[in-house]
Amino acid sequence: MENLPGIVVTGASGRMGQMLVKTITASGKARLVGCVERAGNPWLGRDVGEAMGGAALGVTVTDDPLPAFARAQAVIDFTAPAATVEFAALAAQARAVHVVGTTGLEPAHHARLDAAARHAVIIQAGNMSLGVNLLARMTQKVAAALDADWDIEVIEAHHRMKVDAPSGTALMLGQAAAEGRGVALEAAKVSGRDGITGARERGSIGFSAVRGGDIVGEHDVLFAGEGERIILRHVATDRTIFARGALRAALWGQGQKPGRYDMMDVLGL
Ligand SMILES: NC(=O)C1=CN([C@@H]2O[C@H](COP(=O)(O)OP(=O)(O)OC[C@H]3O[C@@H](n4cnc5c(N)ncnc54)[C@H](O)[C@@H]3O)[C@@H](O)[C@H]2O)C=CC1
Ligand SMILES: O=C(O)C1=N[C@H](C(=O)O)C[C@H](O)C1
Repeated sequence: MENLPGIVVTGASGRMGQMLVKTITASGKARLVGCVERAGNPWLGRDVGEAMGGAALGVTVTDDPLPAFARAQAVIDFTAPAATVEFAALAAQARAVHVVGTTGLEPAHHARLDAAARHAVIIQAGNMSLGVNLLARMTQKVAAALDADWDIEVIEAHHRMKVDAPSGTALMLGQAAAEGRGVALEAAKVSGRDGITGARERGSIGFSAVRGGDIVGEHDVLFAGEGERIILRHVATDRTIFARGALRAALWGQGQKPGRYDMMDVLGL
């Protein structure tokens, strides 16, 4: 057990944080060596297992990331963009692999990740599941096979607590479609139509977001042509798929050269 890679989970009390704690401790492939939360979080100072309502795991939740990262071989981070860029610098300082699941990252956040990745391995993806990464590859291939007579729309649905839109997954799928079609997503992207929008612009890639209840995550890529439609769909019913993917990334990252990677690299897709 002592030889297994040590992992710190940031945002440990969150939906994904708790799923990661369960997945890591049950895996037999890694050790949970730290849990980080933000200042003021009620779990601070408590054993994470007990805070989750179970047996003690011997890991106390802290708001001081660097000493925790220094004990770890990897940090798995599903928090918020402002926190993630701070964690990237600290993980690089500690030479720990940083697995980033956080979505809603803007170009300025990516620039900070790029800077940290000069010294450390960073694996970042808007969706860590095998199914969605396969869907992205399929989207790229279908988009490459069809011309702009086929309208591309990405439709996503998530739980009522989600704070960013379009989802990180929707943007991944839109990026895959744009790459397949040989266009820049920034130029083709149309998001959140409302009012007298005019007719659809040929070649645009549309995004629509639904928010409600406890939907874990659903994504359709619609290719709408004259007289026919193709719909590629992924439905997540359990957050374990993201946690398993993130753990796989943390293990894969051990021994890789410093740099930016994604789940396609991890999964070899
Ligand atoms: N890439 C993927 O496969 C997936 C990505 N996500 C993304 O992960 C992120 C988190 O999602 P959820 O767990 O549903 O959200 P959540 O709101 O349940 O959890 C976020 C946690 O991060 C903590 N946090 C925020 N700032 C912090 C800081 N400065 N230091 C320490 N902890 C901090 C919060 O206190 C909270 O406990 C979102 O961006 C979401 O879109 C979610 C699922 C899958
Ligand atoms: O916030 C979520 O819950 C999810 N976020 C990711 C996203 O933005 O795509 C991944 C998954 O769909 C769940």
